Amino acid sequence: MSSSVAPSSRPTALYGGTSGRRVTVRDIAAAKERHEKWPMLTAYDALTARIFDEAGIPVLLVGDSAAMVVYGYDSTIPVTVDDLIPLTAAVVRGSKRAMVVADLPFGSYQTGVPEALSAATRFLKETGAHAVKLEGGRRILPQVEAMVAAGIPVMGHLGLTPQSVNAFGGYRVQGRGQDGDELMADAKALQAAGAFSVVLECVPEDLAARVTASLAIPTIGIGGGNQTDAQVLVWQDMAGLTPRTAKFVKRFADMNTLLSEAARSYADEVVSGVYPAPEHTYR
Ligand SMILES: Nc1nc(=O)c2c([nH]1)NC[C@@H]1CN(c3ccc(C(=O)N[C@@H](CCC(=O)O)C(=O)O)cc3)CN21
Ligand SMILES: CC(C)C(=O)C(=O)O
Ligand SMILES: [Mg+2]
Repeated sequence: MSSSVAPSSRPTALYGGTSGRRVTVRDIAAAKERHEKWPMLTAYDALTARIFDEAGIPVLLVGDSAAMVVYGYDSTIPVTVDDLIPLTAAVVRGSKRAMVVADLPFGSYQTGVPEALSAATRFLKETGAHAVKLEGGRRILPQVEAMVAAGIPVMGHLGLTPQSVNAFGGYRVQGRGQDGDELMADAKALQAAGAFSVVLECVPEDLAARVTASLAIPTIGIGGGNQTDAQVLVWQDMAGLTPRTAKFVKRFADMNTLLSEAARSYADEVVSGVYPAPEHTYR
């Protein structure tokens, strides 16, 4: 570990307590026992991974949302393991203390246990990621059990699972009414299969609160209200870079305006000859 990295001025307790080493699944389990809330962000490159790591974000997710925010597709369906591996490796290289979770893309684990194991092992071997995430409940339990048996930490993902957008008919709130009981059963099954945490996306807050209270493993909310153990956002949503976002997003900065104004100023100064100035010029 490098001592040149300034620690966050106000690290999360989870992150601050790991004294320079990577956050582990045991740290995350301990945080739930201490009733500590913690933040997760997505990251897709080394520079942002370093910024979030140094800001005290204890867990970084290389989301298959890269399909949309990096690759420009209109859903997460097209992105592949080969697309995500270089991004995941960059996030591992850019971070020092965060646990890095690799999101398994559509098609890499639904087809069976051997396929799921080979996708997950590729991420751990070729990128240095510390855990994997996959979408679904009881239907993918054999895959979760096989990964856990192989020593791969697994993060579950229930509710609005975007890889099922075609089955849902759009990005809609999940788990209302009777569906909530099914989601609860899926969450308990994932925990029993050995998952170390579970993302709850776009579900009513009372359901997210009940699941959080019923599980020993932490829940990570995104559009699940304030009662989950952790929260996650796509970083470009959090930073106000994406133009349109879901209701659950809070924009903590306006990077869209900031970056747009920077690009316009740069363009103006090149056109007018103001940039580069003498101080940017070799002699
Ligand atoms: N930039 C980005 N942020 C995300 O959070 C995200 C992605 N991309 N890509 C993959 C999925 C897709 N996600 C989405 C996309 C849209 C809504 C959305 O518009 N939801 C409606 C809910 C409508 C209802 O009431 O059922 C909303 O108005 O918030 C939610 C999650 C979350 N994920
Ligand atoms: C939003 C999170 C949970 C995700 O799965 C992703 O970014 O792909
Ligand atoms: Mg995802």
